[in-house]
Amino acid sequence: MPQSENESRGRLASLKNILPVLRMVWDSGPGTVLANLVLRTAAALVPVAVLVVARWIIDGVMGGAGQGMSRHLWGLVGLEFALATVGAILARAILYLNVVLAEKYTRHVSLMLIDHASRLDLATYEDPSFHDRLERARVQATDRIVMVEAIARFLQQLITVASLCVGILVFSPWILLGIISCLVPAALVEGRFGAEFYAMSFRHTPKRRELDYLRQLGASRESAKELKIFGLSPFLKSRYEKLSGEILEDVVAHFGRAFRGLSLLSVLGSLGYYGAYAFAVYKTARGELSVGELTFLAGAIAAANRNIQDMFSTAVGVADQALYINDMLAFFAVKPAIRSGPKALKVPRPIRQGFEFRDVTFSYPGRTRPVLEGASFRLAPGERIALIGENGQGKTTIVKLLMRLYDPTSGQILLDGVDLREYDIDDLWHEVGVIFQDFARYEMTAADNIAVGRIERHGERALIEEAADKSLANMVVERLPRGYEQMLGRRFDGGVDLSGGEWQKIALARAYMRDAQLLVLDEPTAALDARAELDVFHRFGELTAGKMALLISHRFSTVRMADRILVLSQGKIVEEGHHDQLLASGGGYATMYELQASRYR
Ligand SMILES: Nc1ncnc2c1ncn2[C@@H]1O[C@H](COP(=O)(O)OP(=O)(O)OP(=O)(O)O)[C@@H](O)[C@H]1O
Repeated sequence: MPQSENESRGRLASLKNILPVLRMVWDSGPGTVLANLVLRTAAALVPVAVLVVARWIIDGVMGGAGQGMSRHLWGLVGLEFALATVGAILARAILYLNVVLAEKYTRHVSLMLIDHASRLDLATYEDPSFHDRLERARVQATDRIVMVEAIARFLQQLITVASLCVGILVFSPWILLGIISCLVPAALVEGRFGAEFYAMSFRHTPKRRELDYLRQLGASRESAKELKIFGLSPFLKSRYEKLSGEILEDVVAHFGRAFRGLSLLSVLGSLGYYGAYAFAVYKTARGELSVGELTFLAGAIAAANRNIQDMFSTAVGVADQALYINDMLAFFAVKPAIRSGPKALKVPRPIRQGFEFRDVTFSYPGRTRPVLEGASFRLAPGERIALIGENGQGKTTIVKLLMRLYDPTSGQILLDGVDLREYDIDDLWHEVGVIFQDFARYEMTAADNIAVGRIERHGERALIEEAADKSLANMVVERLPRGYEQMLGRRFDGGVDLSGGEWQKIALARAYMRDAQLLVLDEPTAALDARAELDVFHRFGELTAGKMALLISHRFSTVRMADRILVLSQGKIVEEGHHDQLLASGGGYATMYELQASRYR
């Protein structure tokens, strides 16, 4: 099938997107939408009314030429003035309402976007094509109000055109037919170019994503140090120039084609207008129309011509926008696969048997090589285990599976003997306090940064301070000029950045915010100095007494404190036991330990 045919089909199919969008617009502010419609309908009828009154005035003047200004004429002039004033006020009011509606719509869709994004599976985010779609959806959430405005404008133009057409039709159907048939080809061609432009923009998304990344990388605080020292700027610039040059070339070529095609057709449009005008002049000259009627027709033909052209381009615009909306609606249509079942169980309190990985195999979506291959281990109540293994062996993956951010490809994860999938997922997250290696650094206050661990209680300062005491974040906060109210990060005015270790203590406090039955810390002390690490673990030992804990660490000083150590290698747990047992057995653990210890001798 030729590409353009495909594109036109896509364009037609996308018109069905208008309805869900109209629904979103309606939901974002029914009152504003209604007011907008009423005002637009009134404004749409103003042009024809002005022309009708103008015709009466001219025929009145011609009929009574030389007899002075009658009351009737004064009345008509007053009416025309009133109509023009109402038209101007309506236009302004519509403008204001549009701004309000745009704000409401953007707010409504952005909230929907945040809400929906938070429900999606983590795996969804790791698919690059989803990224492109999310990117486009994010832009559409704020940009596509143009479409809403265009639909409303289209309706207004439609009513204006219909009223003008009725006016013209009264005098001659041929004039109307002439105008319309000269304008249709241009509208169709414009539509085709619109679809082409969309297809081109679609192809550009991955490139634009990379450009965004390069722009960010080239001018961000995080990368500034390395950019300078490694002299990366010229490299980034040349990559940027190459990619953006490719896009520019496409865009220029597209608009060149569109310009050539459409300028010829606009000549045809002018021909329609002047043909109709000449016909009306001819009829007036023959005495078949009055001068007032000629004035009305000339005005109506010009206005209809302009409005029909505008209407077609607005319609093409709406169809274009509808194509773009595809991505936003597609984004909203993505459903999470990992959800709580209809009869989801509550996580037992207390947990009696603990967690069990039973022969778990797992591959990331789109990857063929499994990360875990028959991994089995138990985590009993009250037990603190440490998970170790070389880089990339799958330690963090085990945590993600334990939290049901992914489900195993085969095998089972059990909690108190029941498959994890049977439990309510929110309840599971509630019962586990987890701090990932790549924890988020929120550009919010110190208090909020800790409160995110249990956001529903973010107003409880005592709870936040208690968590900070436990993780030693209190010492970090004490040194901040504004204490718990200190804005962290540098994005906002007055923000203060923290060192890696300080951020880590803040993040650690999040885990203590929860009254969780299992604490999972993935490399919780990697950025801490030796003394801080010792302190943190000393406390961790006390604070997790009687609870389950899973620690991931490359530091043996940390690991050796665990009740049991699991060594992960080649997708399996290959050794397990206490530090001394594992050392004595002389296996992989002993080798790794020796390797690290020898550096200190
Ligand atoms: N989202 C993902 N998609 C595809 N592959 C992934 C993803 N996350 C991790 N991997 C791959 O899975 C393997 C295990 O990663 P994981 O982060 O679990 O290792 P780890 O043992 O925690 O490593 P480290 O000690 O470096 O933190 C790695 O080979 C990694 O490249």
